[in-house]
Amino acid sequence: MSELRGLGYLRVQTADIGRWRELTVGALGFAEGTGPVPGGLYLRMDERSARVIVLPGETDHVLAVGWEVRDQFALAAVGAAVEAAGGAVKALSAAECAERRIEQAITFLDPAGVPLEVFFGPLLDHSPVLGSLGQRFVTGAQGLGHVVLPTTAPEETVKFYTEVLGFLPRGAMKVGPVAEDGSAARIRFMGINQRHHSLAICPAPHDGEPGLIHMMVEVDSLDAVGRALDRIGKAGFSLSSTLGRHTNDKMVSFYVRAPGGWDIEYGTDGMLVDESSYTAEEISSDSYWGHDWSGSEPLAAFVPRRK
Ligand SMILES: Cc1ccc(O)c(O)c1CC[C@@H]1C(=O)CC[C@]2(C)C(=O)CC[C@@H]12
Ligand SMILES: [Fe+2]
Repeated sequence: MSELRGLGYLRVQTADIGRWRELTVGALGFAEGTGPVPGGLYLRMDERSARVIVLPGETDHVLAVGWEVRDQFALAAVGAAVEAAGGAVKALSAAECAERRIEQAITFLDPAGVPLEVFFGPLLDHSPVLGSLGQRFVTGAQGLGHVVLPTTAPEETVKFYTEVLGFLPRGAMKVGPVAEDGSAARIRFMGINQRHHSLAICPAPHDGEPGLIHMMVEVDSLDAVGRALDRIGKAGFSLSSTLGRHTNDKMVSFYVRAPGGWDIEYGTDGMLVDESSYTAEEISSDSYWGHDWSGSEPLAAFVPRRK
């Protein structure tokens, strides 16, 4: 089993904080908190001071994917495992931890070059979380949701997450052409708690910025998903995929394009995995119904980076 307990936080940079606020706070029901970086957007989903941290900058990209561990002992174990695998591990400074409102963290790159932070001891904010859709986000033991990362080195990247960080395989789906001998590239889903996947690794032709394909957050009611859909339409955001139900995690979700060229998946009714009987299966279709991607703008991660 992995020392990692869940997806703890996501830090991203954007050139358009205003539009990010309209999308997340205005349309998707995130509560806006406060934080140390001037002009930063601190998005609350629960008792944590922030789950999604959006910081102003020149370009749009992922700053860090934050994975949570139980305590300092688990943090030391993860650091040792990454170093034993040849990774360069750095401790975050006291100031960096204070900025993140966590007790301690280490940072290193995954094989795709995505900066990871492993942390423990998040500071809680006990003030009420006021989302505007009447919804609650499903977090707790399942973490904040999931991220899907692009990579041009899928084998190496999946090996790192499973063998070094201890993620459990939670099935796959073929993408792209199937060769004559039946071999194919696959999106691989991985989990560290009862959420079906906290991470998926997607073979991508080019890993340009933002280094992220999507982030998924889950709410506790279908009505909130419907209301969010109404609001993103009114606010002029583009739907990357229509509402649908996934075949693997059973989630009913839609995908909306965030400023920066990646998506936020917004869903409800995800399944809980029972590890005493789970086996990794391959799905042959992403959805039972819906999830029409035909109107989607190209993902920035799939477009070669401008020099
Ligand atoms: C297949 C699937 C099951 C559950 C999920 O939470 C989930 O995100 C997915 C994959 C969706 C996937 C994607 O994110 C990038 C664009 C993809 C590859 C498509 O074009 C179809 C499936 C899409
Ligand atoms: Fe997803």
